[in-house]
Amino acid sequence: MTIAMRDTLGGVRTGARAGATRIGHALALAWHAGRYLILGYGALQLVAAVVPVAVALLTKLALDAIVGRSVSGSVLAWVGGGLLAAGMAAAVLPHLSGYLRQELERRVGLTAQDRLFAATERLPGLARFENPEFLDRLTLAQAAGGSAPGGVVFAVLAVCRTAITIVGFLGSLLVISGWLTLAALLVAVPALAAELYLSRLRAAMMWRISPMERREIFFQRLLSSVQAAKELRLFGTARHFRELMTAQRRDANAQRRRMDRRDLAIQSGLGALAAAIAGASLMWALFSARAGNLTAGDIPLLIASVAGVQGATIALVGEMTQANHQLLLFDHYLTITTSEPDLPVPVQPRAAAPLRRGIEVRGVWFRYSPEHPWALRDVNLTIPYGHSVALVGRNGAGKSTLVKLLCRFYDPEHGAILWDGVDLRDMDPAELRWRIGVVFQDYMEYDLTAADNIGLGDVHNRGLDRVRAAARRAGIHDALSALPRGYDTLLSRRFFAEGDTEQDGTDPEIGVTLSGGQWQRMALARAFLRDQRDLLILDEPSSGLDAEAEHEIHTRLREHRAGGTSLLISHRLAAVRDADLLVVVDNGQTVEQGTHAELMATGGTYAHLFTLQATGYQPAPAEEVAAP
Ligand SMILES: Nc1ncnc2c1ncn2[C@@H]1O[C@H](COP(=O)(O)OP(=O)(O)OP(=O)(O)O)[C@@H](O)[C@H]1O
Repeated sequence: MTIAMRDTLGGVRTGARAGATRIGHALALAWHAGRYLILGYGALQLVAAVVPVAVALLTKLALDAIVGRSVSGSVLAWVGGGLLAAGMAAAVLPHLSGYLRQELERRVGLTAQDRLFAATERLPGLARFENPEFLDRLTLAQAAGGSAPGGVVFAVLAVCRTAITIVGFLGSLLVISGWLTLAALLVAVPALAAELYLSRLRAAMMWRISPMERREIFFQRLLSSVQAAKELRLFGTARHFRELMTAQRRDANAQRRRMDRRDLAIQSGLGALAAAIAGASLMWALFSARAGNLTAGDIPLLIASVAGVQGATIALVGEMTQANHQLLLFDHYLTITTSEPDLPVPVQPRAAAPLRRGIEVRGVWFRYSPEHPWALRDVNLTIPYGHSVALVGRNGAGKSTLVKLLCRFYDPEHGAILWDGVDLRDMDPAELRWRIGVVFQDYMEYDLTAADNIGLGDVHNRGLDRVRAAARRAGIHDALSALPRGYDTLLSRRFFAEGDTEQDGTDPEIGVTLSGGQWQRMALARAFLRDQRDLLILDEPSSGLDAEAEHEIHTRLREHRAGGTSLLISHRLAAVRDADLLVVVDNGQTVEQGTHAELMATGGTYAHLFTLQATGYQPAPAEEVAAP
């Protein structure tokens, strides 16, 4: 699976065909976001491309008419009118194009960002989010803020505009002299060839430095994250990470500098050649005019054309550089938005019907990638409908991995998991997950209000009464009611609640943070909001709670879930001893199964762990003696 993924993600696709495909995608996206804006902007670019050429030609006509006195007044008036129109267009066009461009950028950016995150949302599994290259590309695509597709379109249009201007000026030169046209081409062609060469080098350089940029972003985030702030201060590691961040930037800058120097040498050499050819052309024109081979109007046309070709070639080179850069950013965007799902989703999935018989884990083998060791090895287990099953075992035994497979975040490499006899792989993952409520070990703490934090458990049915009832069951209602704004209090110190401005007289510092145990209760309340679902999974839901609170939570759970199917994981064996079935997982295998009494009677791993914990809660003999 990982190998296949690397194939689809690996490297930046280069070559003309890949470039054309990317441009096609960018144009399609921009077209979708605002076709009339694209058409309007394209038309303005066309006008902008011909205006300089038209001005040069009209100037020639005007001068020839005045000097030769051979043209009627009305023609002269038309020429003057044309020059006026061209001047007006030159004055107004940049502002109009600027406006259209901004509007198009906003729309394309919005569509692109939405598609980017919709693509990540469509990924059914977790594997991509554990793939560093995918994450790096996502970071780079996000960093472009959805602007890359628009950037490609504008750069391509700008390349077209300058190319049209060059062709126009070359055509004007052809009117005067075939040799001069050839000379101008001599400047333009090597400049463009050099730019193509340099852009390939630049693309390779950008790909080389992208890991450095990604690492730099990682250090930047670390240094500004609230989670890391405590350890960074306590261990005094902020400086260490700042130096690492700076080192990444320095290394990347060194590569950029080398590229810039190469650019400088080649571009200035070509610039000097262009200037020499332009000077020689002018000299030739002056002598030709003296000899009577050129008209008075030819001289400004020639100067404008030579300068125009030169200027437009420089602009074209710049636009091509920009286009290449944008294409590179767009490649990251495309890779994310067009990548295959990380788990096969059936075209015609079987319905995830309400659970009636139970869930069967049959001969399941699983590892996170071929490079990782087996996390589950031939696991066999049944979670009967209407019963509670508890998974217990040492750290790293494979309990959470099994939970992730039950939610189909990954597929087993061998074996199958059956929901009432239907393989999870034959179902739509979203439908399956709708039937499950889970509290993960690493649950989320959302920077939202208390009510929203719980309501997210069932976004389509999160009335305040249900939210309060779930909070009561999780034992957090009193704490939430006592908050400054009750359930509407923002559980964050990072964002202010909407409308919390000093102007409206409220305190912008109204957000609060909860304790670790309180956050855990919030996660439980969130799961309780969907506890009428077919399967409730609690993966160490109460590790942050004191023993009494944990006992209370499990007792309430049993009362409310009577007749429901649950899978519980806890390291505190006393909390799950009343489960209908206890399953001991060790080193990726199920090693014991039975009720508490049965497992205690066999004297195996469970009995050993339970006795060890129970002994920990017994008062020591000395304490017993000392007690009054
Ligand atoms: N995303 C992952 N990528 C690679 N290996 C992983 C990943 N998650 C877990 N593992 C490995 O799989 C094995 C089982 O981990 P798992 O989290 O399932 O154990 P656990 O029984 O839930 O442990 P604990 O009681 O500490 O929560 C461990 O060796 C762990 O290192």
